[in-house]
This record gives sequence, C-alpha cells and structure tokens, in this order.
Amino acid sequence: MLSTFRQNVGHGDARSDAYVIETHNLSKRYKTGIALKGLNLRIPKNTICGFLGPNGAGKSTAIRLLLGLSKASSGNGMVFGLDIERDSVAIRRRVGYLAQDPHFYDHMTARQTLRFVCSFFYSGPSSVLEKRISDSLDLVGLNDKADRPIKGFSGGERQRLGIAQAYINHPQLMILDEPAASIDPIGRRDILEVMQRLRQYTTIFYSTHLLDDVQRVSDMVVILKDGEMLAHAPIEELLAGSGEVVYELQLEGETSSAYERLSSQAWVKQVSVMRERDQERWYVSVSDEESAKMFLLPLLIQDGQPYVSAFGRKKHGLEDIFLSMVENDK
Ligand SMILES: Nc1ncnc2c1ncn2[C@@H]1O[C@H](COP(=O)(O)OP(=O)(O)OP(=O)(O)O)[C@@H](O)[C@H]1O
Repeated sequence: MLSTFRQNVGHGDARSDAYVIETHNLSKRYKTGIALKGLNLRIPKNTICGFLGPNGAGKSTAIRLLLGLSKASSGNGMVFGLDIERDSVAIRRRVGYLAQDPHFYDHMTARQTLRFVCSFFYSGPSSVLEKRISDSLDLVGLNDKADRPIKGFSGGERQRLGIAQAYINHPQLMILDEPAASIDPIGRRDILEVMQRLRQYTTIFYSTHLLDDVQRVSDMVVILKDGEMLAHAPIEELLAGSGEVVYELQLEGETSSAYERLSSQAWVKQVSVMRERDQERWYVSVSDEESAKMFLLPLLIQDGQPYVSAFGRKKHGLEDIFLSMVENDK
C-alpha cells in the first residue's frame, strides 16, 4: 500500500473485524409500497457476495441505503462497523462503487480518467500517482489501451475501466451494481477474471441477474424477492440443496422393463422421465445412496438394454435453486 494515499485501515467499532457489511432489519418504504423488508445481512471480509433478485426485488434500494444515499424507514446497518446513516461520508470514502451505467468523458483516455479521479483525494508525488494508476490499469487488463480515448472502448472495456476507477483508492469494499450486464460473453469472462484478481485485496458485493457468473466467482449469495430475503448463505451450502440424492441418466432403446425394475425397488423414491427426440432423460431420486451405488446400473441394464449414454449424480445449479426459491417463495 502506498503511504501517500489515504490508508484504509479500520477505525470503526469491534464488529468491523467480523463483517464488512452488517444490517439489522433494514427496511425502506416508499409512498408506492415497501421496497425492502427487514434485511439482515452479514458479509465477512474478503468474500465475493452475489446479490441476486428479479427486477424490482430491492437490490438497488439496499445498495443506496448501504452507501447512505437514501434513508432507511426502519432498522439500521453498519459498513466497516460505521453507521450507514450517521457515518455515510466516511463509509463512501472507503468504498469503491461502480454504478449500473458508469459515465465517462469520452474524449479522455483511461489514464487521464484515473488521474482525474485521483485528483480528488491525492496530493503526493506524481511518480507514486502514476504507479498507482498503472497498477490499476494492469489489474483490469487495460494497460495496452490506457492512452486511447474512451469513445473507442467496447462495453466490456468501459466496465473494466469503471472497476479500475472504483478500485483506484484501494477500497476495503467494492459495491458493483450489475458489473457484467449487457456485455458479450468474452467481456463478461474478462470482468469475472478481474473480480477474481481483486478478491485478494478487497470484499466485493455485487448485484446481478447472471446466475452462471454468480456460480463461477461468488463465495456467498443473497437472494431477494419483493424486498424480502429468501436466502443468505455460502454458495456451496446453497448448491448442496436439500440433501436429496438424485441420479440423472440419459437412455436410448427399450426402457419400459428397466422402468419397472427400478421403480419396484424400496430404495427408489421416484423415477421421472423426460422424452427428448430419440432419447430419454431420467431423474431417479433415491432414499439409500449405498443401494443406488451397488444396484442402480446392474438393475437398469439387462441383455444390453437400454443403452446408457450418460449417468451421474445430479448437481443442483444455482439457476434451479434460484428459480425454485423465487417461484415458491421458500
Ligand atoms: N424512488 C422510488 N420511489 C418509489 N418507489 C421506488 C423508488 N425506487 C425504487 N422503488 C420501488 O422499490 C422497489 C424495489 O426497486 P429496486 O430498484 O430497489 O429493485 P432492483 O432489485 O434493484 O431492481 P432491478 O433489478 O430492476 O434494478 C420497486 O418496486 C421499485 O419500483
């Protein structure tokens, strides 16, 4: 850390050691209705937390409250152990924020943009400043484009510059509002890589609709719907689901006798069949995994029928879990 830049060391209370963000029944009511109902967040240091929810779930409302840009109707919250209402200026100084649609002066280059941002908080030697700018551009993979006007940048490059701008003051927390929305797959992959690189330096709390991205880079997931929190858990815990064991099989050929054999077993709870052109996909839910390991395949195939082209334990994807939570409100 460069000594002439403001040092981001904690000066909050003891709770700041455990959680970067902590809220208690944080709620927001607009004239039109309740946007956020009793949000209880606990986000530990150096995690990447995906903040998920359908449109209108309350994600931006929560972000505005955390940054002190809007006042809570009830409840309270801490960022670095500082009160989000009383200490919002001190909090914002230590948070790097990327808005949903960042605006830049398009005639300026990436390097000039970062210099301009630094001019608001830095007054030390220019060699230190230039090194900090160069390091930030490196981190987001823009060093080779640093001296080109921003007007020629792709959507993904603009977002990466936005991340460099949010990171330039080495914040302890970055809040990113939809950092990869409306970016092509290569641009999105680059942004995810930048987030992975940043994880060693800071905590990242980001809102998104992109479930695959959340599954790839997040440690923790918070799911909101209609202002209510449906889930707040480490991603592995969420992906482990209810603990139900389901085998997924892809079959071709004669399947009716195999269906009879399997469904008559006491340890088979259910066999669901989906027909796909000339194949069938089966989901076999079992109550005893040991029996399934020993008997499922031998029972399935007799006299070479049916032909099994895929076999494995079904993994729950975040998309399945998100959709089932949002649709069932559980
Ligand atoms: N300033 C406001 N005045 C009145 N209602 C508002 C205001 N801001 C947000 N809302 C309402 O609060 C609810 C939550 O909105 P919010 O923007 O927080 O959702 P979101 O999860 O960020 O949605 P999106 O994913 O579409 O950005 C919505 O019903 C919205 O219409």
